[in-house]
Amino acid sequence: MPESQPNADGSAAVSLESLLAGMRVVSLPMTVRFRGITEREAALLPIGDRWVEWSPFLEYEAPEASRWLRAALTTFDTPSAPLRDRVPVNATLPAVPADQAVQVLERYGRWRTVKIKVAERGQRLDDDVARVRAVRERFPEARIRIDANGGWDLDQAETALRTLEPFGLEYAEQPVAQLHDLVTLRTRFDRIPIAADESVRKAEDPLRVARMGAADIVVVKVQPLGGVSAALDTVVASGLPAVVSSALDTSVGLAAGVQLAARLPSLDYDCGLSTGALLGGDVVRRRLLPEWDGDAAVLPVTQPEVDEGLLDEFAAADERQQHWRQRLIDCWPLAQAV
Ligand SMILES: O=C(O)CCC(=O)C1=CC=C[C@@H](O)[C@@H]1C(=O)O
Ligand SMILES: [Mg+2]
Repeated sequence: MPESQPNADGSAAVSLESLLAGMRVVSLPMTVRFRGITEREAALLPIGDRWVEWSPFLEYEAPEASRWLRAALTTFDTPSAPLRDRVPVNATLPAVPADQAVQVLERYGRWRTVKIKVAERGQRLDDDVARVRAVRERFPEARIRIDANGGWDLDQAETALRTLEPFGLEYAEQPVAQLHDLVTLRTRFDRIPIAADESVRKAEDPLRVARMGAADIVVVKVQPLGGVSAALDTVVASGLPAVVSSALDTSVGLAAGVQLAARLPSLDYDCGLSTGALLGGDVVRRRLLPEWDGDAAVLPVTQPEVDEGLLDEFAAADERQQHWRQRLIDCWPLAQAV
């Protein structure tokens, strides 16, 4: 693989040709359905003698996927020294039936905080209540947060939050999709803090949430926000507490999330970076999986080493490799421009 030096702005001095020549696409089985998928496709790109992750979700068009590419190309642009050597993380519970909740959470080992998915398409509020109740009954001390992915309208959100409040929620993530609805919801019901995720990571201006007073907390993800530096800038400029969360990445992408979390001026909440536990395979041997440190489940600040044997083992079909090559060609010029 060719050696390369980073550009002055920290982005990697690589050519499209070298990325196309070295790119490897993997398809990792998931241990439980999450976000409607059971296989996670991810591209690993060679930069010098290291690998970076580029894994925009399959339905994303080039404008959005190119911001994720920008993040990949700036992976080694770490803006400042880490302030901590490990970060506390939460377990993440997909919208499984209530009677499976405890069993799915066992994959995470011991944890103190859990994010429970709610408002899944095709389900009802009763399903969410049953799932949250099952977790609360089994883990009376747990910090529980929910994530609706904008799946409720304003009235549904207000009803849902009032119904779920007795279970004791740390915060509710993206209960409604629209920014102005977040603002209204906070005026109608202010007993549960609101976190913004999609309103930050999919917005043209990720700081509008803070300016409009639409949330108490920002959820930040490295790939959608264009890299560790860009995400850190967003957090600092927002002036809000931040939760670093994964994009269902491999351990390579998770490590970038940990790098970001390690640099946040303050870390008030456990981070959504233990989703490695939802993957049935990975591209590194020493996977980034949560470990209990006596107080919290944590991930270490490390640079995991990609194992090329695993890139072979989980290699996506030729047709998928081809698909990602075209995607890279389409996104490349946009990634230079953003
Ligand atoms: O934050 C977490 O606990 C885990 C990550 C997580 O929930 C997500 C990862 C990837 C895609 C998203 O739909 C989802 C989220 O909405 O935050
Ligand atoms: Mg979310």
